[in-house]
Order: sequence, then structure tokens, then C-alpha cells
Amino acid sequence: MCVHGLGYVGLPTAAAFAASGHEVVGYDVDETLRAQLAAGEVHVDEPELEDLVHRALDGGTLTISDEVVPADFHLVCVPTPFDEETTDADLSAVRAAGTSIADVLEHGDTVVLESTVPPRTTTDVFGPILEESGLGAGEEFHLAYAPETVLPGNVVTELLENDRIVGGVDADATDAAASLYDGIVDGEIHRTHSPTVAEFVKLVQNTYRDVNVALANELATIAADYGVDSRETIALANNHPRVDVLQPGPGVGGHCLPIDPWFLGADSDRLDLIERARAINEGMVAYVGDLLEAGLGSLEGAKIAVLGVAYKGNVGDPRKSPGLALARHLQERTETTGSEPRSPVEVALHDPYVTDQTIDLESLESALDAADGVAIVTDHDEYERLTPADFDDEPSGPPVVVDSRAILDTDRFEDAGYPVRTI
Ligand SMILES: NC(=O)c1ccc[n+]([C@@H]2O[C@H](COP(=O)([O-])OP(=O)(O)OC[C@H]3O[C@@H](n4cnc5c(N)ncnc54)[C@H](O)[C@@H]3O)[C@@H](O)[C@H]2O)c1
Ligand SMILES: CC(=O)N[C@@H]1[C@@H](OP(=O)(O)OP(=O)(O)OC[C@H]2O[C@@H](n3ccc(=O)[nH]c3=O)[C@H](O)[C@@H]2O)O[C@H](CO)[C@@H](O)[C@@H]1O
Repeated sequence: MCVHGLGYVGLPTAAAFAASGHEVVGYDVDETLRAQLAAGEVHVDEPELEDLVHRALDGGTLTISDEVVPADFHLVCVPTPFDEETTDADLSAVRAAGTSIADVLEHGDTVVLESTVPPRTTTDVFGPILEESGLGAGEEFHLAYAPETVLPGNVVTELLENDRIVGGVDADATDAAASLYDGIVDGEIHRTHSPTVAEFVKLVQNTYRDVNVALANELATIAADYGVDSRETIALANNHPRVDVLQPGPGVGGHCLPIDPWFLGADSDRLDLIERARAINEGMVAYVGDLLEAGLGSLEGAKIAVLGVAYKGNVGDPRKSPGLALARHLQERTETTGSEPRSPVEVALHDPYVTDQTIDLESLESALDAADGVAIVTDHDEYERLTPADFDDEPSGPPVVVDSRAILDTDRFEDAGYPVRTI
């Protein structure tokens, strides 16, 4: 098996197949990454992953290659980002992987695309590139789409336990891909007759979650207008057997939920609720800004500690981070030029998990020191344990605290004279 792309999805996938006895060759275009992996350095921080990769490398079933090799199975796990302006999917990595597979493709091989893509990508974009090999999809090689659904923070477990959906260009392709996953997956393998259905299903899953979070966010802002606690109302509403509202927060981050819904618009102009949901979720940082401003009177010249740059709790991934979006929003909000000179806000960022050297992070003490306002953006366990003693009691009084995840012990803070605003 040759696995193309050794990131959050490809590396665990390659290691899991190798650990189950397949002979796996991992290929990534990133030379530095290949060298690190070959030396046993695992760059994706996930429970159990390092062990799994080491077992596969030490056992000799996983090797890292600097070229694409002929293989019975090619699994493609390359990135599919999007253009922020146009919201179009960037399929350049999928195309490049297709071209390099076409060079080594042989009669009877199976090619499976796992990357998240707009509907019809497998048949209309990826397939034709593979056919430049001279072999026909369906007739001479098997082609299928099988989306990955692993949850960051629990990738290894979900890789082995989640159900899989497999859609091939014909029944033989579906069977070939399904039998591969059947070997390692405890969940059910659901077969469908077309790659486009499987592509669509993946986008439905992430769109459902994004829209449901948007509903929770909108309800939270409405609840505040009525002076009721959004979390209590959602918990009570969810006692109904057919209601399952998600949790409000500072917006939706990561590189799946904020991106994938747009892929549904690649060949359809009917996105309406889905677009509104995106706008509501993106707008939550302005709502956090409003709460800070309401507490402080004015944001001008204020120091705001933003706690949490990772897109969600207990992971170190800052992609499409609500924390960074809040920092940008606060700065833009106070830099906007009017007739009056403005005094920009000072933002101090902290995150115990993020290791990205391009982000200017401070220690917790330094971020909180003399802060006028504190926004808790990520639900890291460390923040849940914060107490009033961790906040610097300035002569000007305690900071305005906006706990956008409602993780602090609010009563304890209130008793200590630190009113906490939640979403
Ligand atoms: N991360 C997740 O939780 C998750 C879950 C489900 C689906 N997905 C989807 O899976 C795909 C991969 O996501 P990821 O998070 O693993 O991305 P990633 O950025 O972590 O890893 C992708 C890797 O592919 C490599 N690459 C780029 N072009 C290549 C090529 N032509 N050939 C070989 N390697 C190449 C990159 O160098 C990188 O190391 C995306 O479509 C993503 O939307 C991600
Ligand atoms: C359908 C689904 O489950 N898909 C998962 C998703 O993984 P993810 O890590 O991106 O997903 P989440 O954990 O939902 O986080 C996203 C953001 O939403 C915020 N959020 C969440 C719940 C809530 O009630 N309120 C919130 O505000 C949260 O803080 C964070 O910013 O996409 C992966 C790639 O396709 C999938 O593989 C994986 O199955």
C-alpha cells in the first residue's frame, strides 16, 4: 500500500494499516517531514499515535519513501484547503497526487481518495488525471472515495472504530476498497454505488455540525437578551428525545467545519441556511468583543488576555482559530480610523498546547498581568481549573472576564468579586 500525505489523517492511517500487517510505504511531498518521520519523530500530537508509528517503523511494515511507489492500493490523504476570498476548494494537492500515481499505476490496482472534496471530484477531477496512465477507471483499475471522519484529539481510536462509507466507480471498486477497510475497522463499512454520494455524505456530516453550532450560538445571543442562561436552556431542551442542540462558543475553528460546508457550493448556488450559519459562527468573535466592551466601557487602550489559540480544547492545532480571530477583531475594532485618534487594544495571547513558533504567545502570568479584560476562548482543562487567585488584582479592580465556553466556576468568581460573563 502507498499512502500519499502523512499529516493528521495519512500518518495514523499508514501506521494503522502497517500495524495490522500490511506492507505500507508512506510518501509525503514535504522533505523535512519525511526525514523526521524516518527518524521516528512524530509531528502529529495524538494519544497513542507515537507508539503506533514506532511499532510500524520498528516492525519494518511502514517505510517512509521519497518517491511514489507502485502499489496494489494507493490511499490519498493530501490537504484540500480553500480560497478564503472565493471559498473555492484548492484541489492542487489532489491533482498532484493523481499525476504521481498515474506514473506508477498498474492494471488491477485500487486507488482510494480520502481527502475531503467537493462532490464529483473523484469522477470528474481525480479519475481523469489517473487515466492519463492509459488505464481506464473501472475497467483496468479500481477507483473509490472513502471519507475520513476522525475527530482531532481522538484520532487513533476513531480511525479504528468509526463506521466508514465507501463509494466506488463500480461495484468491484467499492468491494476492493471496502475489503481493505474491513481489515482494520471495527465500525461498519457502508457501501454506496457512487463516489459522489460518499463525497456528499462527508460534507453533510460537517455541515450538520456547523449549522447546529450556529443555532446554539444564535440561541445564546437571544437567551442573553431575555436574561436566561443559554447552557441551562439547551441542557433542558435536550431532554426531549428529538432535540440535540450543541454548545455555543466563540465560533467554529479547525480546518474542517469552517471550510467543508463551502464545498457544497462548488456546483450549486443553493447554499442559504448553510451560508448564514457560517456567518453566525464567524460573527461570534464580535459578540465576545461586545461583551468585553460592555464590561469595560471602552476597549480603547485596554489590555485583553486571550486564553486559547487552539481551535478547541486539549489540542494544539491553531488552524482557523477563534482565539486568533478574536485578537484580530479586537485590534481592527480599535484601529478603525474615524475623526478621533484611536488607541488600539493590547492583546496578550496564551495557550498551553500550541507550539506554532509563528504565533506570539506569552506565559499565563504575563498574559494576565495587568489585564483589563480576559477572554477564555478555548476549553482547555487548564483553564477550567483557573481560580480568582490566578487573576492579577489590579488597583483598578478585577478584570472583566468573558468565559465564552462557560468552563469557569462562576460562583467562585462572583464571590471573589469577579463577575464572569458567559455565552
Ligand atoms: N485532520 C482531520 O481531522 C481530518 C479529518 C477528516 C478529513 N480530513 C481531510 O483529510 C485531508 C488531509 O487532512 P490532514 O489534516 O491530514 O492534512 P495535513 O495538512 O495534516 O497533511 C497533509 C499532508 O499531505 C502532504 N502533501 C501535500 N501534497 C501532497 C502530494 N501531492 N503527495 C503527497 N503528500 C502531499 C503535506 O505535505 C502534508 O504533510 C484533507 O482533505 C482534510 O480535509 C482531515
Ligand atoms: C461531524 C463531525 O463531528 N466532524 C468532526 C470535525 O472535527 P473537529 O475537531 O473540527 O470538530 P469539533 O470538535 O466539532 O470542533 C469544531 C469547532 O466547533 C466548535 N464547537 C463544537 C461543538 C460545539 O458544541 N460547539 C462548538 O463551538 C469547537 O470548539 C471547534 O472550534 O471535523 C473533522 C474533519 O472533517 C471530522 O473528521 C470530525 O469527525
